Parts: sequence; structure tokens; C-alpha cells
Amino acid sequence: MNNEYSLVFEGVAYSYPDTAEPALRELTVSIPKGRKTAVLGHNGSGKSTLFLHAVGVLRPQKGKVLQGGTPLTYSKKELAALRRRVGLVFQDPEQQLILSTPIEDISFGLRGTGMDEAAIQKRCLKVLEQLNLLALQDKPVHQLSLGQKKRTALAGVMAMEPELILLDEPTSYLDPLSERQLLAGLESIYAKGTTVVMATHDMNLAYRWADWIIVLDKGVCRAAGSPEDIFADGEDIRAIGLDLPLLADLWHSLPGRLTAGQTAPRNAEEFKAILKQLFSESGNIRV
Ligand SMILES: Nc1ncnc2c1ncn2[C@@H]1O[C@H](COP(=O)(O)OP(=O)(O)OP(=O)(O)O)[C@@H](O)[C@H]1O
Repeated sequence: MNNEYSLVFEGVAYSYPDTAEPALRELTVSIPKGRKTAVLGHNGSGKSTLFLHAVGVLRPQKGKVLQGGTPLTYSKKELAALRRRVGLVFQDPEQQLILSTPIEDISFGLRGTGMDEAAIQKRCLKVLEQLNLLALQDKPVHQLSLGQKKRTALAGVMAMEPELILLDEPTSYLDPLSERQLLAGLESIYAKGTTVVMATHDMNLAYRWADWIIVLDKGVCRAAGSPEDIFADGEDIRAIGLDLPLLADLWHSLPGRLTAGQTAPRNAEEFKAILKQLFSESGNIRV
């Protein structure tokens, strides 16, 4: 794991026109390269506004956004390069899907890059396969389910092969199967070195999926760190009224003498394996 950052936000402040409360209040936070980062926070804490700054749709009214240590200048050329490097998947796929079938929509962005048709087809087939969409490639978009639309929107962004991909609540309203399919697609690009950042309200998903957590509250960063650190005592999380992930909560409710020296389990399988070991060592359940 390296310590490089994909993007750095330094003292970024932003208020939408005609609003009393700022959406970001001198927010300072960094997105680590090559990791899976979950951005957590209540409704209105600034997650989407942060993402819109990451792709240069919004510009800080105060502070700066840096890539490679250099502040963005927002020139036309730089913005075009930034948008090739950073892909944003909107929360609502209707905002993203503009053409009538998945294959047309996914190839649309690639056509603007000057790629030849054979290369475009090859790239499209690759992402359709990664996201289990091959059978749906010619189906009218308006006939797709929400999960299929979400995967199509992700496929369009993945096809551009950005270095950093930002997803705004990608799993909201998805059933467990659609969620697994979407996460499998993300895993395949993460394995190839893409930095993946997800805004989510699902604390359990964040805990088992992410290897870095950013907690936003009222436009500022309240905490950033590994899931183990962020949820170790849950103080920062509880202080702003968010719930602890169930597994972390259960783990920390066990007597300290049982959990001492053990790494907190991040998924149900790890938790079960530790419990099995603890109970078989003790020989009875009242350890
Ligand atoms: N287009 C807009 N015009 C005016 N105010 C906005 C606009 N978009 C967001 N806001 C306000 O900015 C603040 C931050 O909103 P933002 O959408 O970034 O939060 P969020 O953490 O993504 O929320 P959610 O979890 O509900 O998606 C909120 O107070 C919101 O009402």
C-alpha cells in the first residue's frame, strides 16, 4: 500500500447559490491512491458536493483541490484531462444514461476519444462482461431494472478506464444479488489498480468493503482512517449520530480479555472463525 494521494482537498469551502448554510466548510481531506475508500455522513453532509469538486464540475469558493501536489487551474485542457482521469457515477442512473441501449450508452464516451471502432467494441464487451450485462446490451434502457441501470451507468464510466472512480451511493435500493454484481465489477477494476471511492449510508457495507474511511459532517471531515481505527471505539461515529457497523459493535461488546490481541473481524466469516476458535479453546460458552 502506498501513501500517495489521488486528490487532495485543502480548506475547500463551497455554498450553493441562495443557500444559508455552506455545503463544504473549509474541508481538508485526501483520497489515498489505490485504495477502496468509503465516504460516510448524514444526508446533506457534503458527500456529493465533494465528488462534484473532484471532477471539476464545482470550483472551490475558498481553498483548493490538488492533483499530484499541484492545485487545479480549471483550464479547459486541464478539465478535459481531469475528467478522463476521474470518473463519477451519479446516485441516480437516470442522470447518467443518455442513449437508448446499454451498448450505445457505454460506447458513447469512447467515441469522443478518437478510438477506432474495433477497439471501442472490444472495450465495451469487456465492461459488459465484467458487470454481467452482456445479455442486456441491446435492451432499451427504459426497460432495465434499477440495478441494471446502475450497472450500466457504472459500465459507461468504467469503459473510460479512469484512474479514480467515484460512486455516489451505488448500492442504494439494490437487492443483495444486484449489490453483489456491482461490487464484483468494482473489485475487478480495483484489482487492476483503480482507486475506488464510494459514498454510502450503509455502514455494514463500508466496514466490510473499504480499506479507508472518511467521515463527513456538516461539510467538514470529522475522521479519516482505516475501518479498524475509525470503528475501534466508535466515538467519532456516535458523536455525530451515525450507527456503528453491526459487526464492529458486536466485536467491541465482547469482554476485552476475549478480543485482546485479535484483529477485529471485518466480515461475518472472519467473525465466525474467531468465535469458533474462542469457544473451542475455552471448552464452554461461559468464557
Ligand atoms: N443544487 C443544490 N442547490 C442548493 N443546495 C444544494 C444543492 N445540492 C446540495 N445542496 C445542499 O448542500 C448540502 C450538501 O449536500 P450534498 O448533496 O453534498 O450532501 P450529501 O452528503 O451528498 O447528501 P445525501 O446523503 O443526501 O446524498 C445540503 O445542505 C444540500 O441541501
